Amino acid sequence: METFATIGPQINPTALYFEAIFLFFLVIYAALRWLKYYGVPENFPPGPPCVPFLGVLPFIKGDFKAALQEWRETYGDIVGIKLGNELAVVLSDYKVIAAAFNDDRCAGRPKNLRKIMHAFFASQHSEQTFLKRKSEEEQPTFTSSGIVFAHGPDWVEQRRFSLRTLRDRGFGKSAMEHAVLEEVKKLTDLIDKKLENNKGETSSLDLSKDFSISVVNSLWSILTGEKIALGDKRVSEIIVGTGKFIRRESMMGAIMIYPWLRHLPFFNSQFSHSKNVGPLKMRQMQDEMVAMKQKRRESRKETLEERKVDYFDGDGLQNDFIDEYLSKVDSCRNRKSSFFGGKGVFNLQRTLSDLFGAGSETTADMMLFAFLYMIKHPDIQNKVHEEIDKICGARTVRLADKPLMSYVEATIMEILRHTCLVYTVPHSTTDDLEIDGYALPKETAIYANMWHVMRDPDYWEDPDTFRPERFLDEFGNYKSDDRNIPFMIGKRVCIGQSVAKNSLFLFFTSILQRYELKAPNGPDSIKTDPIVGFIHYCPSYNVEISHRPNAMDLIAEE
Ligand code: HEM
Repeated sequence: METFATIGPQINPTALYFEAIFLFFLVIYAALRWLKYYGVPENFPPGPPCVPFLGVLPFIKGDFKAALQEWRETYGDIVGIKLGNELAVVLSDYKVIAAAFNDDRCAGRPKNLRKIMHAFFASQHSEQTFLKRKSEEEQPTFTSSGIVFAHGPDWVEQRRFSLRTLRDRGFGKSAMEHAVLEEVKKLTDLIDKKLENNKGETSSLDLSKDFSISVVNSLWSILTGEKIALGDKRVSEIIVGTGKFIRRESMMGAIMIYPWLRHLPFFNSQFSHSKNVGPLKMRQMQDEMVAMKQKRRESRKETLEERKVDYFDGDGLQNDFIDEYLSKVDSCRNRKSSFFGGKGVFNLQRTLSDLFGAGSETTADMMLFAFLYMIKHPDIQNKVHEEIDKICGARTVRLADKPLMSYVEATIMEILRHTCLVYTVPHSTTDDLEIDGYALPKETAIYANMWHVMRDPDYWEDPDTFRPERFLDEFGNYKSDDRNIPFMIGKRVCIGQSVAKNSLFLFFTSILQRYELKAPNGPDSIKTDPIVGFIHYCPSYNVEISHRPNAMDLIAEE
């Protein structure tokens, strides 16, 4: 029998096996390292692992807010991530945020967000003739529309104009006080009627829709100078539709990260007119309003020309935001300006949409939270009642009373802090720059972790406790705190903050002056945890409502 001798070094199968395993793990490790730093520039802030194409998306598990907090705990106050293929940083430290957001180079909006919002608005405008017939210079570009999702020189123009016009038109002062008080009156009439129908019995009601409609109406009237009836069907369609639309979307919705998805049938349906009933209805109302004002101006212009009076001398015609804007469009001769011609009219509609979009849902939601906190904390509601009674008795509450009502102001500021309605806002860099020694290339998205700033346990004493007294000094006077940033800070700070604060004050005090609010099943049954979507939404709740002693005197005064 033939035998074969082994030639060369002996191969140990066990060693081979271990080598193979070692190599396997080495390759996996190298791949993971590569994946982690894939596409991330040198000296970018540390952060969680990313995978190509998706970035951190697979690890977010649908809860961006929770992910922001987790990353802060693991990687610190400046975290580098990739959202899809977009570089982004998350800032959680107040001082870093303040420095960054006061820098012009951090005042952009992320590219994907700009793209998707432009596509959304452009789809709603596709039937508008001015987009089809005007020259290229008059066409809006995706960086140049409105305020909220715009950036660059056109954003500066639109923002500056809106801020100035709203301020000069008495926005936040007497004109808005009048508009809000009218809505308060309609609202209290409606509640009184509901109470009357219950024949004096304490009623348990869901007032969320009524409150929201009142807020939207008052904003509409402030911006357009026109009033809407409380029972107007279009407004409730807008509120329900917009609410559904916004709640369905989250900051990290797939389409926000990959705008091209909109070309696929499923995602495309989000852009179709029929599905976006809320935003579209609002849009239609605004378009109607602009068309009406344009027509009115034309006929006015003709009369003035007949009388040989200079149109731009100012004759009381320019009496609200839309009129003022149309005047600006009429007088704009700079073809590059965002106010020029058809582009100007497009921007007016975008800017109006932005003011409503950014102002209505936020203020209405905050109002709902405000009353939710009051039924959760009856002791605080009592103190609010006491202060209103002391300062105003049974006469109408005015904005002039605000400086005298420290406890009310502290309560509103604590509601704003505790709810943290906007828990993060996205900006982006418009140039290469450094933040705290880290390199951020141009077009890096920046997410400010506002939730952490307003709940930071190293700064706030027992941050999770709802306690208005934290905004009072030892004499019981209201004291503000720079770290309470519900409207953000810096170059893009909310332009409606004074109108929001004043509306909240007037609605809150007027309702509490007249009614006592209770939780039908006791305060302990109330949960104030928000529903997390684009922003924090107030959970729905019922309220037991009854007249306070002042109510009858107020009714008599009216
Ligand atoms: C409680 C109510 C409100 C809250 C909590 C709130 C909060 C905010 C926040 C956090 C921002 C982002 C700032 C940034 O990107 O750095 C913002 C932007 C904005 N808000 Fe408000 N807001 C409220 C009401 C309003 C109202 C009533 C209006 C209009 C009348 C309004 C108009 C805007 C606009 C136009 C922007 C975009 C500014 C820009 O991008 O330059 N907001 N708001």
